[in-house]
Amino acid sequence: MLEIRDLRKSFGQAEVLRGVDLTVRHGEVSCVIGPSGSGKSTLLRCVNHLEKVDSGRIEIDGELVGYRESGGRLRELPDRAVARQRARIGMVFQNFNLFGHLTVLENLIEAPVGVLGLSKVEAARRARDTLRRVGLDGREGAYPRQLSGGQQQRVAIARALAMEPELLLFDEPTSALDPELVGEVLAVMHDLVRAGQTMVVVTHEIGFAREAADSVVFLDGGEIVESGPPVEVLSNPAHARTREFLQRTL
Ligand SMILES: Nc1ncnc2c1ncn2[C@@H]1O[C@H](COP(=O)(O)OP(=O)(O)OP(=O)(O)O)[C@@H](O)[C@H]1O
Repeated sequence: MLEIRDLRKSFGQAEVLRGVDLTVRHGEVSCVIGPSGSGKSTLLRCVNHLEKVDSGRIEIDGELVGYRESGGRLRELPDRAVARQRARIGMVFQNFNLFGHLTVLENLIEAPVGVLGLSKVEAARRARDTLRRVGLDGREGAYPRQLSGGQQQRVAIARALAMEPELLLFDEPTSALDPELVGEVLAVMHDLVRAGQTMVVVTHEIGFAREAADSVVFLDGGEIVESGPPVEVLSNPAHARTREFLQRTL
């Protein structure tokens, strides 16, 4: 479903991703771990086309993200085509990124109406379904500021789900939360794993990666140092850099 090949991305002189390869099959969960500044967020942002890549390929179900091939060269897709591709990808950010001036319901129907063209009635029905999935039914009329951080993050997950994404990207979804609120967000994420949602999760929650991931990717200095099932990468890492990182983290 998601295929990344030899992905490279620089900011000015700094090469932040140095030839990243990653495959996530349909229904699989890949957890990306690594030190601060290793390029984890940039990797997700490239998949979601929030950043333009320097070179390499990102494909979802065999379709290039952001580009088309023409005469052996890659050409950028028009904005409308990129928007259509991005509608298939959900993203949940560290800081929730909800619209503060909109209610929970308005946050949830905005993109389904504006991007997918659903009627407000249909989008509201979908919003209520997704709020139920994250345990927040009945909170449609609340504003984000009236909710706890854990509830806001669950609304952000519901908002992503309301687009029925093929691929869901999480960028450190629990890092901004008070410790006692982390569990409620991880519980929702575990539910999504059980439901077969394809996900790439950047996280410092090693316990979640151990339980939920099909594969764990250790990114350091813009390179994948090692990847594989959690029992290998987390319990029996092959590389000293992975071992050192895990010792510092745990
Ligand atoms: N828009 C940008 N312009 C310039 N440099 C950037 C930009 N975005 C990220 N960087 C730099 O790229 C490097 C990788 O950043 P990135 O946020 O991807 O790392 P990360 O692994 O997600 O870190 P963290 O765990 O702290 O969020 C960092 O050195 C960062 O300063």
